[in-house]
Amino acid sequence: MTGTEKIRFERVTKTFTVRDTKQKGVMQEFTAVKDLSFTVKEGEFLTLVGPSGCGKSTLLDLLGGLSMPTRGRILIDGEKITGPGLDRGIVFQQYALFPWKTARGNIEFGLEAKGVPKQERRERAEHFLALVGLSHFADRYPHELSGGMKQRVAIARSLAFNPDVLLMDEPFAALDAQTRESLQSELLRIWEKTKKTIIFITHGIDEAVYLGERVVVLTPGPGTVKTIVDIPLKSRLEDADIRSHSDFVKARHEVWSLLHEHEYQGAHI
Ligand SMILES: Nc1ncnc2c1ncn2[C@@H]1O[C@H](COP(=O)(O)OP(=O)(O)OP(=O)(O)O)[C@@H](O)[C@H]1O
Repeated sequence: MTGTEKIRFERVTKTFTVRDTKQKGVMQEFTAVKDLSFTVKEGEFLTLVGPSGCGKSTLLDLLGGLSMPTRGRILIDGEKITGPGLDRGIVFQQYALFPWKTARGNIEFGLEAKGVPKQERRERAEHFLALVGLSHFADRYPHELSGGMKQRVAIARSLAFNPDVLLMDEPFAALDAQTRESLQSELLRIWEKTKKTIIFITHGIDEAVYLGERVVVLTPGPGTVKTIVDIPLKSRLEDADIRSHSDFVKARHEVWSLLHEHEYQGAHI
């Protein structure tokens, strides 16, 4: 891997204390992610796929500094993560917008809390609303926006803080297929413009291959890195039907096979 290293996972393990379902009053350790190691370079678009419950959201919480590893450590620019920070913006599946604020108000609100002066808040909000194609919807309230538009506002809000790293936890999962596809290409366009490091979690193999320069395939829980697949696609935005391209189909098949491998182990097929 060439380029400056931005993020490093070093043998990260996360355990939770959970109730023993068989013995009343007994607690036990549950390992959600185990010995996870990988690096992300500056400006990279990395996607993570894995079966349900393999620890994808746990991993993102750790990166966001919302929880701490039980063992191992996570470094950003060589510094250990010790809590949340404005260097990392998070976009969740649910938009988490304030319903009583307009699209513009939702973006400005966080900036106000950060002490950004009024005029600059307005300018930044306008800039990022334009970037996500919502200039004409600045004065609309969340209930007046479609799911795709709400997610665009959530992305604009994260970008307005100018984070180094954008963490995305299945941000398009709740959207219909067509809206999802158009937001995927929009996100690629935004990434090309802003050069952010993006870590994107998804259930979708197509989505992972379309967006990621590399795809981290996780094992079933406890989640650990199974393989990292390089996706050698160059013209994602120039080729409107890139998903039919043989390189795309090949990469998709590779990720699919890795995710389904365990289902066929021992099967005589
Ligand atoms: N706070 C917690 N306490 C106990 N167990 C937890 C906690 N958070 C997550 N887990 C467990 O850790 C495992 C990983 O959960 P996580 O939500 O990270 O998986 P995921 O890969 O994001 O799942 P999905 O794809 O279904 O969203 C699950 O078995 C879950 O039950």
